[in-house]
Amino acid sequence: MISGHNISKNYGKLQALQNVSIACNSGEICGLVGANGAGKSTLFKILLGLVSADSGSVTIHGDGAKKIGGIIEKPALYSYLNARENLKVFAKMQNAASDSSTIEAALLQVGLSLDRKDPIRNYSMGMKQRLGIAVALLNKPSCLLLDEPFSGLDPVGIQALRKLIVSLAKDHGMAILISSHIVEVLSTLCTKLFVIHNGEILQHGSTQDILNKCVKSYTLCGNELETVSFLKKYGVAAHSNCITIPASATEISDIIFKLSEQGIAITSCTPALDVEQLFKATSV
Ligand SMILES: Nc1ncnc2c1ncn2[C@@H]1O[C@H](COP(=O)(O)OP(=O)(O)OP(=O)(O)O)[C@@H](O)[C@H]1O
Repeated sequence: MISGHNISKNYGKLQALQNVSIACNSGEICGLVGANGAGKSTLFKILLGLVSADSGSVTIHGDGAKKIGGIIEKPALYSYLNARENLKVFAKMQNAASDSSTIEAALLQVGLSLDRKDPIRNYSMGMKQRLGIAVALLNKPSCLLLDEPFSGLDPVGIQALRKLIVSLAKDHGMAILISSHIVEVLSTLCTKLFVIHNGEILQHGSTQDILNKCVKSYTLCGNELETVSFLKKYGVAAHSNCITIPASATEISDIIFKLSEQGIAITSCTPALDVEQLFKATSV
C-alpha cells in the first residue's frame, strides 16, 4: 500500500502541491488525473523519494529491498545498449540480482522478446515503456508509480500495456498509481481516481462515481435507433447507426432498459466526458 498525507511543496512562490492526500491499496490500480502543470509529476517524485516535500508524510507498506518503483515522465534508459544490457546495468546499480535467468525472467514478465540483441534506440515507444517497467520491477517492489505511461503509444500499445498493468496488480498484488491527463484511458483501468488541479486534490473516490458526475451525453449504437419515437424528446443527434443523447447516468440506464423492452439491441454505450466539469467539481 502507498499513501501520502497532507503533502505540500512550493517551488519559490509557486505552490506546486497543497495538502495533497492520496492512498492506493495492494492489488489496486489508482489513477491521478490532472491537466498539464497540475502537480502530478511533483507528487510522484515525492512519493518515490526523489524530491522532498515541504510538509506531509509518505507511507509505503510492502516487502522487498525497495518497496516502491516507478517511471517519471519517460523511462530513463541507455539507448545504445540492448534490453538485456540495460537491465543488467540497472540491476547492478540497484544491487539487485543481475544473472541471466533473472534478467530473462524480467524481460518475460513485461512481454519483451529474449531474442532481440539490437540497441533499444530501435525499439518502439511501447517496448521502451515495458523495459522501463522491467527496470522499475528489478527490486521486486510492492508499489509501482507510472507517470503518463500511455503517452505516445498507439491503440495496440495502449492495450498491451493495460494488460501488463492489470496483471501486475491482479497476479502480483502490487499497488499501482498511474498519472495521466487523459481521463478516458484511466476510466476503464482504475478502480479509484484522484483529480488534481493547481496542486490540490479536487475530488477522489470510485472511478464510476466521479465520472458519472461529469458525463454530459452518451453515444448509443444499435440497429433502427433512429426509428424509436420516445428518443425524439431527448434531442438526439443521429450518425450512422448511432445516436448521441444528452442524458445523465440514471437517465441512460432507463433509456437502455426501454429500448430493450422494444426489442432494440444496443451494441455499445460510450459516455462523453466533460473534462472541464471534472476539474471544476469541488466535493472531496
Ligand atoms: N523543479 C522545479 N522548479 C520550479 N518549478 C517546478 C519544478 N518542477 C515543477 N515545477 C512547477 O510545478 C508545477 C507542477 O508541475 P508538475 O510537473 O508536477 O505538473 P504535471 O501535472 O506533472 O504536469 P505535466 O502533465 O505537464 O507533466 C508546474 O507549474 C511546474 O512548472
